[in-house]
Amino acid sequence: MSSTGHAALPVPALARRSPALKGRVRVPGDKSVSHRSLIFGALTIGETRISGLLEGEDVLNTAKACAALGADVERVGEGEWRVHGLGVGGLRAPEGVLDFGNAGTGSRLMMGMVAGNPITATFDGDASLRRRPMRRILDPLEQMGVVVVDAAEGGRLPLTLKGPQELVPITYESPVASAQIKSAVLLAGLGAPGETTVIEKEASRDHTERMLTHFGAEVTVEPYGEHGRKVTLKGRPELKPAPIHVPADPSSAAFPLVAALIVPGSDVVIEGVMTNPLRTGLLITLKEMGADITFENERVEGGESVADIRVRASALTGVSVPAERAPSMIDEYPVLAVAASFATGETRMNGLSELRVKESDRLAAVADGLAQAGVAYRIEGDDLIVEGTGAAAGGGTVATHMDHRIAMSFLVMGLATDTPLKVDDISFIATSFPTFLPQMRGLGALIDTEALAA
Ligand SMILES: O=C(O)C1=C[C@@H](OP(=O)(O)O)[C@@H](O)[C@H](O)C1
Ligand SMILES: C=C(OP(=O)(O)O)C(=O)O
Repeated sequence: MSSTGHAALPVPALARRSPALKGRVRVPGDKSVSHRSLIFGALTIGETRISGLLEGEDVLNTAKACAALGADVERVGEGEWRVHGLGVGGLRAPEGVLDFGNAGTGSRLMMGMVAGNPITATFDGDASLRRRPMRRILDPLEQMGVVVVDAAEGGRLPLTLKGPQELVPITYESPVASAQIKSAVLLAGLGAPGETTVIEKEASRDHTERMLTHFGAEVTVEPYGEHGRKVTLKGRPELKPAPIHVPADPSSAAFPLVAALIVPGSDVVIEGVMTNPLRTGLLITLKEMGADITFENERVEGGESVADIRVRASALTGVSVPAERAPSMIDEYPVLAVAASFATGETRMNGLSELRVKESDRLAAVADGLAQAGVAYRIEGDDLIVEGTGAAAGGGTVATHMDHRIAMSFLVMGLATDTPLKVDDISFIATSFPTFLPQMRGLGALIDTEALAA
């Protein structure tokens, strides 16, 4: 096992044409909310109780990093955690390197968290995370007074940050719609006197803003332009512990959901899925494509809207997905490309430049995967066009490039291809959806691993 827990050797898997998927499933807790609940818990004085925490490798690395900064982080049951925080500005210098494994969210948010403390900390991760851009976080943090003591080429990991005695609050217009950039600046802003403002031209997921309010900080959110937002935080609040219930992750729900759409005769309910409007781009798109998706038992849980999502196999038609929808479904494009392969006609996904800087270059990885499955596609600039015919041949081997979403997307695809589809390494699925295999098999999915691992 590597330091972050997944097997050092690749674990291949083969997905086969499956009988109709049936049943109910509750996918694990939302990854974005899980990271944030630990981070905010560590910034309050007193005990925060978390239920439904995603116990995937990415989040477990955040838990370890919070503990290394002096918070008392304890697992008390399945998905049940307790965090005793140190208050804004109260973090201690960690003894070793903070290893975030595969996680962009954990590493970037915690750079902002550390910034408001006069301490030095080194951030590192696996080969995938070391390739990802961190300048987008370092730029605003430097404006606030943080010193980048050391960094790999281009400001990448491993890197060392030193928080100043006194942070400077800023107004930052983010060059990309990224909740990670917004959250890092706001987390740093907690430690700055006065108001810190982040402007984004397109609204990204708002879990940080919601959680700041939940823990007692003063946050105002105003519309900005046609699709954007301006978020302002009053610095140096005393955050108060508050219980968190983590709803099921819509980005994980996307896999059984698309599987049920493309495997003929399927009828599946995915329970308690977060339906925050800044996360529902995939559902909107699939409905436009003709998907039979209904929300049942809609309710509010822990401050987020949730629903049981019923999905039945459907004949899909290609659509054009507007670029401004990307932030609300940024992690769902790989699996949308799978759904688009089984649709009739072209599906055009516009404005996917951010996909190039995820755990892998997802635009390239999806394109290669489609080619392995015999699906026709074109890339025009930052747009991906899938030429759906209602069926896909399968037969090839998909390279996952240390990317959980590529692995899960193409395993889903293989459940409906004419011949089986192989995926070269499924070990990274544990970063976000550790129960993927048993839960998909529980619905009837045919996915083999053992025979291939020999
Ligand atoms: O803030 C978050 O929790 C996340 C934001 C998104 O990244 P970007 O901020 O880079 O768009 C998303 O891809 C990631 O999985 C989770
Ligand atoms: C992009 C993702 O995560 P992160 O940026 O946290 O690595 C993801 O989960 O698809």
